[in-house]
Amino acid sequence: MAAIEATPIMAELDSLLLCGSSFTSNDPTDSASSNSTSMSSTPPTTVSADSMSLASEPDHPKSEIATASNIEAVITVTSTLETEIEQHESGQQTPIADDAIVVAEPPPPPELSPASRPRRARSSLPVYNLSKLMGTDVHGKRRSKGDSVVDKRRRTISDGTTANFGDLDATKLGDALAKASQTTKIEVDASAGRRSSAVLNTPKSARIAKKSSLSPAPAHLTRRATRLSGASTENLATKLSTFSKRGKKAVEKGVGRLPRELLRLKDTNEFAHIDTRPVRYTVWSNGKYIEVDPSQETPAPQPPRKKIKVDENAANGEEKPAVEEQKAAAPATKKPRTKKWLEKGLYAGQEAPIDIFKGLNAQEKKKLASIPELLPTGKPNRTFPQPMYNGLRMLINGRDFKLPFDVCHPLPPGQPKPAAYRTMTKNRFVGDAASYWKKTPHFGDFASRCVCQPADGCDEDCQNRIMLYECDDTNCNFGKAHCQNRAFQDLQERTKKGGRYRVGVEVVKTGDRGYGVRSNRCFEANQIIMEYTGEIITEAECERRMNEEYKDNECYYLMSFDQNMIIDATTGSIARFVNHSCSPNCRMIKWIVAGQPRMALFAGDRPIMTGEELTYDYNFDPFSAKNVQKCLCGSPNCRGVLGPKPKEVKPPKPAKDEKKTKATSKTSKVSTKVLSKTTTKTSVKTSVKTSAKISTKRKLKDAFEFDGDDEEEAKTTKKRKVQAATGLKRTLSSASRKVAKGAAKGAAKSAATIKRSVASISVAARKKTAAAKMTKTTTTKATKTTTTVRRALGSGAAKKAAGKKTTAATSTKPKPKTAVASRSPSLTIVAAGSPAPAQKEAKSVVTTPTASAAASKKDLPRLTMSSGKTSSRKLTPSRKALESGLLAGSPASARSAKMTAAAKGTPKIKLVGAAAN
Ligand SMILES: C[S@@+](CC[C@H](N)C(=O)[O-])C[C@H]1O[C@@H](n2cnc3c(N)ncnc32)[C@H](O)[C@@H]1O
Repeated sequence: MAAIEATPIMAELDSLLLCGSSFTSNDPTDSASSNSTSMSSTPPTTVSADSMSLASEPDHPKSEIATASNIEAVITVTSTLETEIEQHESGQQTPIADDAIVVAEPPPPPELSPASRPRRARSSLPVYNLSKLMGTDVHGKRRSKGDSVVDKRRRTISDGTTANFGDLDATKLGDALAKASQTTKIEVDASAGRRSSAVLNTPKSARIAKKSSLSPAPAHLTRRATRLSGASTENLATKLSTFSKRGKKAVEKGVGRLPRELLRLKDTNEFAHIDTRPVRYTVWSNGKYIEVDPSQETPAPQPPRKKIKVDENAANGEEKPAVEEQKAAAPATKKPRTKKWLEKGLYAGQEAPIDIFKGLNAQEKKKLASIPELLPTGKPNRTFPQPMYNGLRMLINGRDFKLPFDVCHPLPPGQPKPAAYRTMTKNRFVGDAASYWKKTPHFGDFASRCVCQPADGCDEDCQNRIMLYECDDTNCNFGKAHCQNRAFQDLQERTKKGGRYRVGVEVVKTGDRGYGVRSNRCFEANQIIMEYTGEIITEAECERRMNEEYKDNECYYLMSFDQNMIIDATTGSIARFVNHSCSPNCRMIKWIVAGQPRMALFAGDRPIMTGEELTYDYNFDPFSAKNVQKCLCGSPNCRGVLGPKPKEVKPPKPAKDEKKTKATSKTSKVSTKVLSKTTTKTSVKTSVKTSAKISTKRKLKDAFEFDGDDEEEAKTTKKRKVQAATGLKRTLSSASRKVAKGAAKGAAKSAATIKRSVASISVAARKKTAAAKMTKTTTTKATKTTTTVRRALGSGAAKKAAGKKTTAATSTKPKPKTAVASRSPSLTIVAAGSPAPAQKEAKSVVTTPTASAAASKKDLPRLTMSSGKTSSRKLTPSRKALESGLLAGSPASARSAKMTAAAKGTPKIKLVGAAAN
């Protein structure tokens, strides 16, 4: 803020002080600072001089003495204006804090020096009625004269920007100002309604003055000054607080008129603080508004026009040539950009194959022919153009699809893991098993190849498939590309690289059944899932382990395998963790792969979704009521216990039938007759009948069960089964019963021990004493029983095996020919837990390895209890089923039957069971 040399003139006009009692003292000692202070601290009054004069009129008659000529107005204009002008010049923006104040003070009394007069005294000086002094009071009120102030923008000193001279006559005021300007060096161009700074006597001020004289004050400056003086809107209380006591009284008297004064302005935009047009300084002279020449006003800056329209330019004749020049100079108008689409991409040039079957193998052609939607229509298929070959193949074959299981079925963190155990991906012989194992028990079965055509792809009609032989180069006429009967090879390829998805299964902790296995991916119906591998041990070794190594175990992972040997999966694959269910979704099936038996878990008749727990029916033989375990599978048809197959839970027959059954089962001869009546004339069954004469009754009854056509006999058998199962005491084979009934107590114990040894899984309570009491004698008896069984099954080789001297390990001795029979497909069938589908249904499942197995399950007898020594098997397919396989399922018989049927032009024999029928 610039200091203004106003002290002397202020002293003169002290008496004319209208307001601002806080105006700085006139003490020359602090003139500069006091001025500065006053300018900054003293707000401009909101009370117009006019009103003030009116208010003070009655109280201050002395004011009438004063005349305009005596007034030497000291106009103190704050440095606001000057500063703004300077800023406008220099482009700087410095804070401007003070307002323009025009103060007219009466000349001080001669006796009082302005410097010595106390401020209090000064502030109490009377306020002069300027209108009277100026002689304008005769005009009366403006409103009464019809003046309208609606459209007049009135800036008063209360607005802080303009020196509102109230009723001062412009001429007189101009004289006074001219006089004052000699001292203050500040001009007020009242006639023009503008102020001009005569500027201090400095080059800068001269420059400013020159500029301001040449051009009117910029509008923005004007506006700026107005706004900066906005402190004028301070309320009256603030103003009054600055007055002295007398001043306050004077104002308070005039307050009553304030509303009236304000009422004049209430309908103005200004009153409502609405700025509708650039603010201009207005000057009121003699109570009238002085129009400002608009030409002298700086036009408000127009916002830059963004674009000049061509039409407007055309309308303007002067600018037209220029526009045309611009047009000519401008480049040609760009065409609108059009999006370019790639019509062909990576596979451009590959046209849809004319021969749609080209490149497809036989099976794919066959499938394609069955999908009319994919057959060629004559038009190139552009909706599925690339890669058309693989795309077509994919459409035909489909592919496994699975969302990442981590997304869909994440296991909660912190899953418990089973205790460390050794895994084994291949079966391994342990102990004597290797020496007893016949290297080529099934090898002779591969003497002939399947008779499939390439187009068949070794589907459900493949005899290898029917016999549960996996095709390979030795027994199949086609390579893998055309053969679909290579499940174990597929499994090996799938899991070779590892990975959770390829392996497809993982161990999970179930709520009440210990660990279990769930799928990590989807599986098709009958698709191979995982192999059950472990150590192949003899029955003797199994017995030893159970008595010694596993005696404290809660679970056993033993499964009857082949050649009277056992797979101990305690060291093996995770398939051992698969739990039992009475409504399973999987089957445990034994196949012959490259001449060797292998067990694997296959999906059931329906696909398996990701996250499902995998289960199969143990067909569990508890051996003893003590070993019966409660089943917690939770399926609607749960049998309640981990017991044998559903056959035994069927409703019992009426009493008559039961009696008849009992009568029928009394002698083997009767049974044989029944058998001869009801069974077909197959050589297999003939052998059964022959052998049945020397077998036990139980065996014959079991043999009847092979015949699915003999309903009555089957019911009879079922009845007996039900009785046995209801008691849950001993679901023993006939051989075991015989031992239990007729043989010595020790023999029974021995048989029981043998059963348990093979029985396998999760025998909750073990008979330690029975195993310990096993004697050579009882073992021999049991062996004899076994021998008898094998004779009854018609295996000539069994005689040789039985004739051999037996020991405790005799029961584990491999029996070459019987072993061939013991690998029977029925094993897989019985092991399968889900209900067997009709054979026709199995056909519809086509191309999956286990489809035929499912069909064979239907046709083959489903026997639960074994009749021989090895009936002690629990988890595996029952002995009897094995025997049925032996009877009806030998590869030779099946092949011969198939060949015969083929020679007769009849449909191929599908299953071994069909032969049995
Ligand atoms: C081969 S193990 C299966 C894996 C076993 N859950 C584990 O944790 O190791 C068989 C045992 O699992 C249990 N188990 C399997 N399925 C069952 C079921 N449906 N109900 C009750 N227990 C079952 C029984 O204790 C049975 O002896």
